[in-house]
Amino acid sequence: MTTMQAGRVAALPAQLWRLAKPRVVLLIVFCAVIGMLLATPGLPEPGLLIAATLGIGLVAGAAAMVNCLVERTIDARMRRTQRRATASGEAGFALVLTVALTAGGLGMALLVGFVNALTASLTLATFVGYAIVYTLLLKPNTPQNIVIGGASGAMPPILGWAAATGEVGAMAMVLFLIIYAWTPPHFWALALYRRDEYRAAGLPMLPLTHGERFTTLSMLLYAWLLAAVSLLPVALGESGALYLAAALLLNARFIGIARKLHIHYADETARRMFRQSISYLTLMFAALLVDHYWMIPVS
Ligand code: HEM
Ligand SMILES: CC(C)=CCC/C(C)=C/CC/C(C)=C/COP(=O)(O)OP(=O)(O)O
Repeated sequence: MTTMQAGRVAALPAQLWRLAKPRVVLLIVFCAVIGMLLATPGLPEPGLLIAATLGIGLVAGAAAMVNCLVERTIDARMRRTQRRATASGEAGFALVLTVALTAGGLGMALLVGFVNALTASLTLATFVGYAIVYTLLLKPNTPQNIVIGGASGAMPPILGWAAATGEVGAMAMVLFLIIYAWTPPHFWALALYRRDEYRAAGLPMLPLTHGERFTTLSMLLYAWLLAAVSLLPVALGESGALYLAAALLLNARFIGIARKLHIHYADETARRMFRQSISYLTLMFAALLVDHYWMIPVS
């Protein structure tokens, strides 16, 4: 083996890790774990918690890797994604597929063996929804790609809930709706400031097919919809004053930046909104959790 070949092999683990989109998967797993904790009156059994967390995380990482494989030629045309080892050709198709199927298979085995059949089948459906339906069918063909495909991304709390209880409760569906309504502003913010890259890749993202004004207006409407659905946990009597305070603050901030973007578009504002979308979701779910253990009823 030459020094260069040895260097390439040494770089592989880190490259494969990046293909699994670890930061996205971390937030997905965070939402799933919170789904699990909210579904349980006390604390879930540690073995179940570990198996479900690892299982969902491994299948989500596998889905991200399959997405990178399917999109390797598109990724090569976009600045943000061209360094992915699948796009640059540094990691071969067969190798990445083998790692993805092994990780995904291991995750499914954990869910089937130590969690329950409902969680396993919903997680598999989520995998297919993202890696196949969204990536292969929706993304290249319709500007509503992420609105429809967002249903996969919104599944984590339902998966966590199903893991803890063997069923899907009303509150699990509310948590699904929160992520579902959050996804369009999350993604379109990025699609706006990176629209040139999406144009170069030939993808029909909303800012390209319907323009900047229509996209920012849609984002503003989704931000309002998100604010409305995020009040449902309080309306259902499942969350209290701590969550309500956090939700009011975070939604005001999110609607505020969506308004600003619509009134006066700037790439920098879109970039800030994208970053804010991630802290929004993280903090909302953290607030749900804190509120679950220290609930102050809203009288
Ligand atoms: C169909 C639905 C979704 C689409 C199209 C989408 C799109 C994207 C894109 C393109 C990025 C890359 C940003 C970059 O590389 O600079 C990104 C980043 C991110 N997304 Fe999403 N996303 C979706 C759903 C989700 C969901 C459900 C979550 C978590 C619950 C999530 C969490 C994140 C996080 C944490 C990042 C930041 C990653 C980083 O900093 O490396 N996304 N999203
Ligand atoms: C089993 C399970 C829980 C699966 C979860 C599904 C999953 C990984 C959803 C995340 C959504 C995501 C990373 C979208 C990125 O968009 P993109 O693929 O268009 O972005 P890209 O341009 O960076 O590839």
